[in-house]
Amino acid sequence: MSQQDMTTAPDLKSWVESANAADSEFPIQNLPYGVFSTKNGAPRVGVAIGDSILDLAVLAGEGVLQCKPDVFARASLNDFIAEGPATWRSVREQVSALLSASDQTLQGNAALRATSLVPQSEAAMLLPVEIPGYTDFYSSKEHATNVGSLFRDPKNALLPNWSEIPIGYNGRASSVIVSGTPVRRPNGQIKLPDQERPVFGACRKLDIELETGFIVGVPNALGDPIPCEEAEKHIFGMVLLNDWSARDFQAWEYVPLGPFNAKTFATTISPWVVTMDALAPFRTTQPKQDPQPLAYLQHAGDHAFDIQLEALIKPQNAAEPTTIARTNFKYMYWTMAQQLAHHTVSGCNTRVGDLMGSGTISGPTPDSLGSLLEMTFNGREPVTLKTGEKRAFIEDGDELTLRGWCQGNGYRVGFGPCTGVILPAHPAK
Ligand SMILES: O=C(O)/C=C/C(=O)CC(=O)CC(=O)O
Ligand SMILES: [Ca+2]
Ligand SMILES: [Mg+2]
Repeated sequence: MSQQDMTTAPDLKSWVESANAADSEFPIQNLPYGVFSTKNGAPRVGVAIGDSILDLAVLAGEGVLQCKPDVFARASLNDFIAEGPATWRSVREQVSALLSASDQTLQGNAALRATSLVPQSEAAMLLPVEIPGYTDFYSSKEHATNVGSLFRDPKNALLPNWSEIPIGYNGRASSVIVSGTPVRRPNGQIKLPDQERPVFGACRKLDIELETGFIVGVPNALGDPIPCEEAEKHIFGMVLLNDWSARDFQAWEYVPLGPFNAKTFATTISPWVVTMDALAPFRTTQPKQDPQPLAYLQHAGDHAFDIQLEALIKPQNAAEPTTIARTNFKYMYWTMAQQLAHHTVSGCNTRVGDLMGSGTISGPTPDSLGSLLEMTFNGREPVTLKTGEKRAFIEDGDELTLRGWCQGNGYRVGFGPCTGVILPAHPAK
């Protein structure tokens, strides 16, 4: 689609000037969807453009945007997403035309511009999707090898099932939060090496996991698997995702059923959902898979996406953050299509708005690791920040931010920040 898709043409410009800056995350080629509110307004659906938000509820109400009534005057994207790919496409084309420098409909209507274009600085971003289910995969070979080495056996770091199965676990949807929401340090069980029984207390090894996530747009019915070749058509779009992790709880509790309280306290996502149409020009080849996956996990063509990713940490009183990781989504071994095909192959159904985490995105170099666990070798070799402070794991008051963008020719398609500040734990009793 990308060749003929006028909405992603690199030379397209908007009359919203801030969208044309080379470093804007929200050029006219992006048009991601989010849910926002303002001082006097109820939550509603908008599209990011430069430093502003286009209010789709207003435009649909005025009859300028043709769509089923009311899907945008909502506190989540779910009703819009449920309309399906033909509607996503039609709304994207209409919004692109309305924001294009060559179109006068909105550009030439001062009154409508005033009510439909909201400065991002005056809006609060809300969780964009009501998430019925959250699954987290484990699809970076580098990450799985590094954690296998730290938690288990360096000589057999990658378990034999890893190269055959896009490994995942069922996460906790209720604690998925939008960027900007503070995260309370969790209390839990910690097994100290020199003690026989666990102690109860505040997590001492609080960590990030630099991930992306995708949102299911076209669900499958119970009993009807999604074929791998069809799977991308079921995806509405992508977000950045921080799978906050309590490494000390995790090391004790994960045998044999996997992570539980180590990952249930918070998962932060970025506020804007970047659509697969916007990502299409950045499609690239996934790493070669050896052994060849079983037939139900095979798909021809390119299914990776070139998304540059960063993690930053800013201590409470620091003037600026320190970038602690630079990686790329294209390193992932298992693709989103393979994850969705595997998730549903048993007949498991998905629902509109389901969130699928990629798994921690680590790359091949020491500066491309997606967790502090890996960067610091489980806390043994702390990282040094710009302020001179050291971090083995996250401390109270630290602000952690993920950033992600696709670099086009003269423009970038970004996700907006995925941020959280750590609050001290409640007193442990
Ligand atoms: O290897 C392990 O025991 C656990 C690794 C993880 O922390 C699980 C996880 O969240 C999956 C991922 O992000 O890749
Ligand atoms: Ca994870
Ligand atoms: Mg989580």
